[in-house]
Amino acid sequence: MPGYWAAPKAPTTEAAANAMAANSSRRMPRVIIIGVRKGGTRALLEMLNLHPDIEVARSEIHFFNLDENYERGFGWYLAQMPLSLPYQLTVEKTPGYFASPKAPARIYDMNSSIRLLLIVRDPAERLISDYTQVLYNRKERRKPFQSLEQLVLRKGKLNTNYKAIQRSLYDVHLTNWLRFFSLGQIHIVDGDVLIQDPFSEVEKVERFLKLRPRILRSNFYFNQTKGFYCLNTEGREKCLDESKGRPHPAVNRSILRKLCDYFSEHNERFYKMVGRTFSWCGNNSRV
Ligand SMILES: Nc1ncnc2c1ncn2[C@@H]1O[C@H](COP(=O)(O)OS(=O)(=O)O)[C@@H](OP(=O)(O)O)[C@H]1O
Repeated sequence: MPGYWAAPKAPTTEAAANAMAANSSRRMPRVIIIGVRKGGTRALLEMLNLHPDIEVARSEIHFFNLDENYERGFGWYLAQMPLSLPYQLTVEKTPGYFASPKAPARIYDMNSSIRLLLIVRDPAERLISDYTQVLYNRKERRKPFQSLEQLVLRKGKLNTNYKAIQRSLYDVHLTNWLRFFSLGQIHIVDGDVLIQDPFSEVEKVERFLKLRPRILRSNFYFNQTKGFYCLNTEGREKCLDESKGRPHPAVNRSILRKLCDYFSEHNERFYKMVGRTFSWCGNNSRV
């Protein structure tokens, strides 16, 4: 049974431990994974954490998107960061930042030259994943729940006010970020590829962050039981927890078609903004 991806990086000798303690402190993030929600942000964070020059904040901080946290100030934010060494990059991930209208300006005010990682995924698949998470949470708490069809359709028409639809309009949200940051500061990770071939996407992030190439293809192995890639570090196998990679409910094809039709214009706009295309709602996608 593999463990979960949470092992802190431990020094191997006493001298190394002492040197580490002397230099280690909490540092502001120089890289933020801003979203998208259900794009594969946790997998990306944990994969990057394999790198010796990266330290990650384990929990989502929700500093720039939630007023009550932002009002606690930068001292509070810093206290949420992991201990790191001077040469290491601190990375935090909060998928809620991407669709937050306030987050871009606030992050810019903190550090206008910060590097941002945005992991995107087929918007219809993302929506279903978003719905599935809420469904599981409600079932667990024995709360009533609606079918995806009930939420997505109103009188036979697409309910475009549904939050999960809104969150899949990547062009709309990215426009807010490009008011503050250049595209060169934002690296887009293909979340669908991250599922199929994680190493290829992580390698690109290493290059974007100008890190020494330290993550290896052999750090990833496909776990048949999990149905996803898991990590292999120093002989230890680790998978994401059971809330990641849940089976999705079957969705009626006509609804998927409606969603894809609605998303297609937004997708095209997003492709133009980022200067590349993705095979969303196409032949290669599950949708
Ligand atoms: N290696 C690996 N293992 C497990 N899951 C993986 C992996 N790589 C990507 N994913 C996909 O990540 C999806 C969850 O995305 P997030 O971590 O961004 O979700 S969240 O917004 O933080 O709740 C999650 O969505 P669901 O499949 O709907 O659970 C996964 O499809």
